[in-house]
Amino acid sequence: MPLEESQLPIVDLEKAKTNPKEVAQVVVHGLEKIGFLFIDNAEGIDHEKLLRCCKWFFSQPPEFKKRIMRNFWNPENKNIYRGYFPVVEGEPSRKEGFDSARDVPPNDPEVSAKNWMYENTPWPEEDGTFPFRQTMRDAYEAFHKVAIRVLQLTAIGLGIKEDTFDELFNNKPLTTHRIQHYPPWDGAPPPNAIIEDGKIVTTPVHTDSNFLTLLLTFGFRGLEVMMPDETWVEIKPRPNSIIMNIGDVFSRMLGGRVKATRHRVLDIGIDRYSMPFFFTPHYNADIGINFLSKVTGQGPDHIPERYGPWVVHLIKHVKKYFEYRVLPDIE
Ligand SMILES: O=C(O)CCC(=O)C(=O)O
Ligand SMILES: [Fe+2]
Repeated sequence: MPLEESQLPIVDLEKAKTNPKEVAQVVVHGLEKIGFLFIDNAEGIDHEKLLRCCKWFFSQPPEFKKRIMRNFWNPENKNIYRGYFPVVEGEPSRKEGFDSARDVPPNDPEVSAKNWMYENTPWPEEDGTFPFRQTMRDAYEAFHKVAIRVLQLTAIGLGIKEDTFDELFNNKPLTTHRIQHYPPWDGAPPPNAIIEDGKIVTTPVHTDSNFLTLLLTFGFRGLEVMMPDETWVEIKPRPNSIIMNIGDVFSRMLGGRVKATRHRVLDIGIDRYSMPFFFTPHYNADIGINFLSKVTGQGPDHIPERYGPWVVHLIKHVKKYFEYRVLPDIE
């Protein structure tokens, strides 16, 4: 299908089984030009069930959410990084969400007790009407496999060893698996949510800070992406497809060769749900610049840099997300 019709390049993981080189070209070209792709035929991702999972969670009463709310909003709770975050009135980002991760075993010798990035997920109580924890955990592992496969295709397309990127995620990835709910504005939106042409955002323009993101939008409209010609394009939902985009970490490692593209979410006037899987390296992964020089032995010097300290500095002192800048230093 030409790009005009599909809007984003389509990576077919079924086709990649028999034609990896051809699909690898689509991946690399898409990431270099737009930084956003559709991924078709991913195994183990049941969109309809995952939408039910979101709806089950967000329809729970306030007390349920309060018990797993981050300490920033509920000082009775210990969790500072994983768990539930509420809608914050007056903010242009209008959403509530729940962040989960792949839990590490208690007292893991490789994880410092001070390292809140490895905080275990405060899973909510279940009422027997929906298997929330199991569904989220299964989806996490399915998304993880999809992300690894796409990175293997990226490596093939870049002409480096297929498993080059695997190591960054092998050992305790810091991926955040999030569900989010955007309730419609209750009354007039704050002035900072109103953008050009009177459009209203529920997520202001941003790039993702992680390595790459896989996103389910369940057929909801509202996601807009900045195209290479600097125009905003609303991504039309593609049934049963995953949207993928590059985050700051990967873009920086490759000197901007793959794009961390700006995007935003517009208010669609009804409840909206989405599920981003913020694929993230492990704490000690080397995400230093000129990564390809490290692999090929050619080009400008690679400068090693560990992911954990780099990202803590970024979210606390550069991006200054209000709920993260209060987090303690780890080292
Ligand atoms: O909800 C969406 O469609 C996208 C949200 C997003 O860009 C994000 O959470 O980083
Ligand atoms: Fe995003």
